[in-house]
Amino acid sequence: MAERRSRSDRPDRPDRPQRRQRVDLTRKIAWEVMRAVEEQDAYVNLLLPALLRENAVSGRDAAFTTELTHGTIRRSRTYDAVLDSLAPKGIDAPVRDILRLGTHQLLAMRVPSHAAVATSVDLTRAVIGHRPASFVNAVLRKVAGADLETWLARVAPPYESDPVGHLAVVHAHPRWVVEALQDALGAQADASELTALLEADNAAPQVTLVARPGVTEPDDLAGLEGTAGKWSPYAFTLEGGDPGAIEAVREGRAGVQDEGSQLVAIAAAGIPVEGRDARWLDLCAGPGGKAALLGALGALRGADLVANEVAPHRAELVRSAVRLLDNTEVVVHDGRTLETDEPYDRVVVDAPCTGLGALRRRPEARWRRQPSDLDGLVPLQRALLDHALDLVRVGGVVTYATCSPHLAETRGVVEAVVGAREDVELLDVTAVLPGVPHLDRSAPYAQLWPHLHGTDAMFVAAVRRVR
Ligand SMILES: C[S@@+](CC[C@H](N)C(=O)[O-])C[C@H]1O[C@@H](n2cnc3c(N)ncnc32)[C@H](O)[C@@H]1O
Repeated sequence: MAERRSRSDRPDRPDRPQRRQRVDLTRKIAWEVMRAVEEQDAYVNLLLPALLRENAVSGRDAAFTTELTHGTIRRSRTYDAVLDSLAPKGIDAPVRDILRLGTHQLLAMRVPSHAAVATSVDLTRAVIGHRPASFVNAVLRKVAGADLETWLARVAPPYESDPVGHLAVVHAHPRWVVEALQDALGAQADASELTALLEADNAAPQVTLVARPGVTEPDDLAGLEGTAGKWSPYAFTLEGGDPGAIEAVREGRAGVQDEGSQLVAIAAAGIPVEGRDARWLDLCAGPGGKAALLGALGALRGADLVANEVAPHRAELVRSAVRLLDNTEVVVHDGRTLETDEPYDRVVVDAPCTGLGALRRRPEARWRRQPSDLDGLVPLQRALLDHALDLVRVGGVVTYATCSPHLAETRGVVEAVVGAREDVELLDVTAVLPGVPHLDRSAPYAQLWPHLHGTDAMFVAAVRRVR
């Protein structure tokens, strides 16, 4: 006689269709994004909007899904500390992602406990199967038993014995990133400043537009709700809404660009060169935000820009960004070996970097980046800066920038390259950023910060070729 299998013995399978209808689409999309981040190295900023469009999720539901996905991924390792304390025998990755999502709703989103738990259980049944549903239910009920502060006090190491470990759990950053940011802030920064920076990384940035000079029309941004930039005359920060719906953005007269990135382009165009100022080069241009502003500024002054990018698909993005500029040519080369018959007057090296200065924009980046990434990036950054100095004429200037404050990628690169050459001198780049507060004006470099400037943590240095 065939043995009757109990419910729990049945092989796990997704739930029946009529049950699946109960699954909340917003949470299912968030879970799918998390799985793709883990299994396929997906980028949240590309995948999530595509899934929202595909599933016709818009308005408040899209905003909820975005906050749920971004917030959960940003704080995922903190939530893991809570979950691991409740399930020390281990949690399968797909179930863990459901638990992380439920934990974010319970501890950070003010979703009522019963809704956070019930939707997580439904999601488990629909996408994994019946068996883990009761486990999810039990764990999340325990999570709901305390608030975030209480949980952090339970699971984070004490600040007194392990300050970095404490900050890493409480503010959801890997230890090595906490240490790197502490080093970059410098000895004069106290714990409260580091905390402010870590928390700034956990807040979604507002969308800032750049109105490209010379190509913007007077009423392009009229009627939009927002505020003018603090330091860039071209910046406009939106109250909300979809920038892709703005005609000037769609047509390339304006673009989405952090005010910090605008300041890099403004500094690169503003640092004085001796003599001719007509041939400009952007050595690492993709996807083209700075090239579009530099090209526009160059056009107003009769300069031409060559925008170089090594990756062909990114060079296409540059072509699109600069399509309204007659003075800008896009080329595809390795910037370490690019040749020219005629040296340039200005060169910008916006180097590939860890992106530790833009963590607030990319929820998964902090967990994906590894300290070993620097082993490849730093030599590349040095080679690009060194070659840029070969490509600029005597009296011309190279501006070096990163969207990372990590000292190895910033001062470390500039000092190594400048120190090894006898034909260059470091310039004071802060002199062309007047009015920008919180810059260490005793140093020749500019370092912007999310918690102080509301921008990405862009680093800028300028080097002149003197012989
Ligand atoms: C930080 S991004 C530049 C951002 C860009 N300036 C902007 O504002 O949109 C660095 C770029 O350098 C490119 N890159 C990496 N290695 C390169 C190389 N060897 N030569 C030229 N470009 C390179 C990357 O593909 C990437 O597009």
